[in-house]
Amino acid sequence: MNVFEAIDTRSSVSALTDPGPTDAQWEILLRAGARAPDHGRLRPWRFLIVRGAARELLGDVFAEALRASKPDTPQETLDRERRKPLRAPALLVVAVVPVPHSGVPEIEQILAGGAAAQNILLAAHALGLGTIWRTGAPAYSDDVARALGLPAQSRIVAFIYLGAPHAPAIRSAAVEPPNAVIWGAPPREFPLPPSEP
Ligand SMILES: Cc1cc2nc3c(=O)[nH]c(=O)nc-3n(C[C@H](O)[C@H](O)[C@H](O)COP(=O)(O)O)c2cc1C
Repeated sequence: MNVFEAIDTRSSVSALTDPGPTDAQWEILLRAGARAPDHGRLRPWRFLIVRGAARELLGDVFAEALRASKPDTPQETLDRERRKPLRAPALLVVAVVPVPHSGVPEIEQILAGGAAAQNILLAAHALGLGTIWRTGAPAYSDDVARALGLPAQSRIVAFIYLGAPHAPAIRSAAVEPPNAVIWGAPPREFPLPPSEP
């Protein structure tokens, strides 16, 4: 699959089942993540693989963080939160630990983490794996970051759920072509017609 095909055919897959990525596939995925553009080559990302029984521990972390932030949460909601990491055989946590005093603004370091996540989605798709990028409250919880062993100031960019697609991906609605303009030029259609010199 070439890169255009991968970009064009990737879609989120929420129904994921065994098997998760093999060790050889993990290596390819992590390498793809680490090839993301990264201002200053700071490599601010951290990748944490969560698979097997560790998903249950992560579920406990999610549920406990929710209970701590909203003590009145009903037990049923906490139980649903606890089951979230079990929705796929494996997860990859993509986090950014901003490098201070590097001259590269934090936003750019977080964007590099997002680019790493997207590289991983595309690489996984090319390997025949299904993925979905999820965030939600756990991504923004200091309790969750701490339980994952991430340093203070870390930002969780993505929980990428990975596995075999259980059902064919539902393609997103057709994306409108981007409404690009040629800045500084008189208004005209884009892309240019083939006859344009
Ligand atoms: C930063 C970010 C956060 C996301 N968080 C969630 C999420 O919490 N739950 C979810 O179902 N999808 C989440 N998504 C996936 C989007 O819902 C999905 O990419 C979008 O619906 C487009 O569908 P597609 O991936 O099939 O093209 C997230 C995507 C991004 C980029």
